[in-house]
Amino acid sequence: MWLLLSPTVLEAPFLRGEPFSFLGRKGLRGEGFVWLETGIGKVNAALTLAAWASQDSVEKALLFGIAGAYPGSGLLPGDVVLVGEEVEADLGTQEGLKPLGFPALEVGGKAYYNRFPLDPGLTRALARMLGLRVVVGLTRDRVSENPGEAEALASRWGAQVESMEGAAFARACLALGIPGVEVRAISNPAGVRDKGAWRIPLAVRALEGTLAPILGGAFPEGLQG
Ligand SMILES: O=C(O)c1cccc(C(=O)CC[C@H]2O[C@@H](n3cnc4c(=O)[nH]cnc43)[C@H](O)[C@@H]2O)c1
Repeated sequence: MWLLLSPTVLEAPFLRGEPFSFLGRKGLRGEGFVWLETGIGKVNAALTLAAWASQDSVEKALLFGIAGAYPGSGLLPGDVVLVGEEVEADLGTQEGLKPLGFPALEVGGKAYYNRFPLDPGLTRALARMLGLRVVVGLTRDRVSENPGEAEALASRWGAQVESMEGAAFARACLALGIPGVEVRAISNPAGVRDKGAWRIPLAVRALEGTLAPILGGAFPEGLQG
């Protein structure tokens, strides 16, 4: 059973199931999955996963949504990627959390500061099955507002895509011991606010095509990659 999450219902129009409400947002109980709308931003993503996991065991979780592509990533609107590692870039100083001396998370004897891996086995298995590129995602509660800001972030942290939830989801999965993976479809060039450059419907259609084999049960239960 998958726990699927997306920031908005606009990213999940292709899902079918029994509707319910969770934390005041939408949810669906489908065949082989539960989907939750988390709301935009880091806190919403983390609290939705944690609140659900507090009431129901979660075998594996998949966060999906649209994202911006950084300059130099080679990614275009409609491209779909798996995020193998997330950077929480608005945590600590401009250089991250390490200068403050306190890790964001300690689990399994490892201290995490600004970089949080998604589940490597599950990510590898999905990458093989779906033929997807694995990239580094960057997360802030803010969005890049000009190409210069986007370029600086991408260069500083070695990231290819930008979102507002990924690192929070990855950190929550690590903290809760939930195997988590993240699928993002590119909707826009990061740092470009002109919505004329955005291709949200194209990105959502790409999400539908990418998730279809998983929703169709093509991803055998228990396969960890
Ligand atoms: O108005 C703007 O300039 C603007 C810039 C970036 C994103 C937004 C949104 O309202 C979408 C936020 C929503 O979608 C994800 N997303 C999509 N593209 C980006 C991006 O370039 N940078 C950050 N987040 C992005 C995000 O995860 C949210 O769920 C508006």
